[in-house]
Amino acid sequence: MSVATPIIPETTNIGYDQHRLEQLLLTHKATLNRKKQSIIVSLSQITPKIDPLSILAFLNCEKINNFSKDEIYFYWENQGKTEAILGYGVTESCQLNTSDRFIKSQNFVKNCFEKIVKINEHHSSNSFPHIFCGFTFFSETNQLEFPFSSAFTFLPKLQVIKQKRNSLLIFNLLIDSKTDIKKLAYQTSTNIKLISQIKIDPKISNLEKKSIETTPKFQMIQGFESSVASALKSIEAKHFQKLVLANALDLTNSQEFSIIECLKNLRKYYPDCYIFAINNGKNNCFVGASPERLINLKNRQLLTDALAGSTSRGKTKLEDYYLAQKLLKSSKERREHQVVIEFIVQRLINLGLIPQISPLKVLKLSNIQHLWTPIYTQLNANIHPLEIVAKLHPTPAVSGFPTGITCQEIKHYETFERGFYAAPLGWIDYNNNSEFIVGIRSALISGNHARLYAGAGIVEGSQPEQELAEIKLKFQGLLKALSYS
Ligand SMILES: C=C(O[C@H]1C=CC=C(C(=O)O)[C@@H]1O)C(=O)O
Repeated sequence: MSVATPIIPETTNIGYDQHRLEQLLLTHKATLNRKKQSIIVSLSQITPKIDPLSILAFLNCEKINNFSKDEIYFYWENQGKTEAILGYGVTESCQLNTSDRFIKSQNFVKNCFEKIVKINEHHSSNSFPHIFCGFTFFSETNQLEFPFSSAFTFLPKLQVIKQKRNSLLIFNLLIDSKTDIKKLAYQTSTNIKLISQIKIDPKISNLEKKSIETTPKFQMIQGFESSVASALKSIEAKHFQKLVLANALDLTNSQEFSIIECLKNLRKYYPDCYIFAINNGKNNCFVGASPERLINLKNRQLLTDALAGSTSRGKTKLEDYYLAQKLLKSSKERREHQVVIEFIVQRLINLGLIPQISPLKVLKLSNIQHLWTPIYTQLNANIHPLEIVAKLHPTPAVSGFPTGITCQEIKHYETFERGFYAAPLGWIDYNNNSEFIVGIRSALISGNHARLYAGAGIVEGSQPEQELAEIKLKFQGLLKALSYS
């Protein structure tokens, strides 16, 4: 694992010294009254460009003021947009296991943002506090098998955003009548200085690089092909049109997996995907590299993806082109894809929106290619991002169609807990801009154990052995990131 060490830069330009911060926080504490018993002061600070992953590596090894080494965190990266965000520690959180989880989380997000007093040293459009969210695939989840609540939502203590030219630190400070402002100002100004100065020392990073030279144990859940064969009979009998069946692969290693190494590999191998990690603060981390965007909402422009239908990459340019053409012309793959488009379009219409469908494309990832149709629309009313997420999840790309019946079938055939696999993971900012992906190409890592997840869409014309081959191909992504391929 690489270790980040603080290196004092020649000039530091830190806006908040302890005294100034103390005055500022005291002024805000004075506004508390019976109606407003607590506030969250959100202060942001521009720093030289720092990689949020380096900060995560640093915080994983070093204990700093006001933070423990086992904090809840959320890491998010989209290299295409040169964007990376880390949310570390918890200022406010909401963890639920109820069927009304989306609506309750929406209320939590609204209340939390209402409590925020934003203090800006500068006026960048990115400098908004984010609330990070993970929703499990099903609203009821066996937490012994998947140790996260079915709605896991939090405002972090610290947020680090990588921007094009610099980085931004945001500290969300909860203040109530009992808060010791002097102590908080001291801790925060010290942390700002320390974190702004973190840089990866390449020598240390190479020295500390762990190599996995152990013999892991692999175990894949059996019976996938017979489940596909049985599902195909139900499709023939017209019980449903499409079913997405997943499988799990368990890996046991003799030493702990390094989340940082895994994220570094994911960013290297899958530059076109969203890289993510959600950690529950108890050594359980859900990581992955997903190509599937559920919603991207910016200034009321909504973008979503229909992504379904797959084939491998070719070994030569010509073979790759041939495979892509075959994918585009395959009636089986087109059927699998079309169901997803129709579902998304209908759900957006139900929200009162007018969806526009982009032309069909092929999305090429390093190990696989997919049929891909971006769908976009303009929001006219004030629709909350979580209302859209609740309407779209699960799409037929991860459940099948009709979704009500197929979710029951998934419970019947799959003997493991899906957890965050194929589920909405993302963030909402103070301005209600938001981005959620679908948690595919993912794994749950707990110490020396990793469970990898992958699924495939079954429609008329599917063949059990080909679907199993597709699942194995999809497992390769995380296997490679964990250095097993
Ligand atoms: C359900 C998964 O992928 C979905 C997204 C793209 C292509 C898919 C397919 O071709 O089956 C799936 O619908 C997964 O990777 O676990």
